[in-house]
Amino acid sequence: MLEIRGLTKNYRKFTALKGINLNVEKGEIFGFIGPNGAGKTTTIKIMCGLLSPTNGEVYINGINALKNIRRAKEYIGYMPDFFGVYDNLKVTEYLEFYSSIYGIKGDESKKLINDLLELVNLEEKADFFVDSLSRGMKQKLCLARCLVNNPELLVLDEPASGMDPRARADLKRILCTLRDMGKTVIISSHILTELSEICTSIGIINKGEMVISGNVEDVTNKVYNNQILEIEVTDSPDKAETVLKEMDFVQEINPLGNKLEVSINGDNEQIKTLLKILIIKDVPVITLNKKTQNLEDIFLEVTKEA
Ligand SMILES: Nc1ncnc2c1ncn2[C@@H]1O[C@H](COP(=O)(O)OP(=O)(O)OP(=O)(O)O)[C@@H](O)[C@H]1O
Repeated sequence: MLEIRGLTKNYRKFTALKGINLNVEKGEIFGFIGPNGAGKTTTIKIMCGLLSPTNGEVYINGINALKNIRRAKEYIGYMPDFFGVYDNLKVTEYLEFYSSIYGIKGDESKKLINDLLELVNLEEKADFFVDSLSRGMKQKLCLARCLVNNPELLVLDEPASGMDPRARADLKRILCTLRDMGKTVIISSHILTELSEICTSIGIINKGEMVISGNVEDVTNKVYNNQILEIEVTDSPDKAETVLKEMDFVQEINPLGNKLEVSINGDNEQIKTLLKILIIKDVPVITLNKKTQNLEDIFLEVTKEA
């Protein structure tokens, strides 16, 4: 759905992007993560045709977005990090205005607006002035506005900023619905924990460079060569510990009652071997879980100064 190749951007002498490469497949929710000033907004503005790059290529659904901006824009719904809403309009009037831009009028527009307000949970505010909405509500309205033309690719720049926990939970739900509708979503944030449960893939940008990208599990594995497993036994945790210690890929064991947190150096092959050995040695295992690393940890690890 989105392919970026060798994207660079100079602001006079300052190089904000240093050759970014990125691939986001259709249907993914891609978390674009980086600290302040890393280059997220610059990348997003270029991919949405709002800023020219110094070098590089951007393809949206196979269309060269730098050469055919108009065609590429048909696929994009863009939610900026700062946006203006027209204060003297009511919520429905605001959405009517945007749907009219796309030639959607009358009953079709009414139905669309009802559906969008339901999606973002603002039905009760339909007749309120935009001005009277809270910041989080304005952001949800802005998200609804981005969906007016039914875009395949949604690019959301810091949509969660300024939202309270309830609004964030709402945003998560909306994003999951959009994913189920087959949309591709790119969402930037430095609030990492907000993204960890919904993103299917992530890219971490730091000082204009894409430090790492891929599906969440792959990125986790690349950052941490070891994985953490949680193994539960019905009894004899000591025996489990003794057996685990004999495996050369087991690095650390942390017993917690009938549960053991085990750090291993390896992938699914080692996990299969580990389980097989535990069962052969009659260790009464009842559960084995891979503990997912928190995105926050990954982010701190990847962006830490050398
Ligand atoms: N118009 C501009 N002129 C000069 N420098 C700019 C301009 N816009 C951005 N920059 C610089 O480029 C770098 C990347 O900025 P950008 O806004 O893309 O970062 P970001 O990752 O979106 O940051 P934040 O999370 O704070 O929004 C920063 O160092 C910023 O100061």
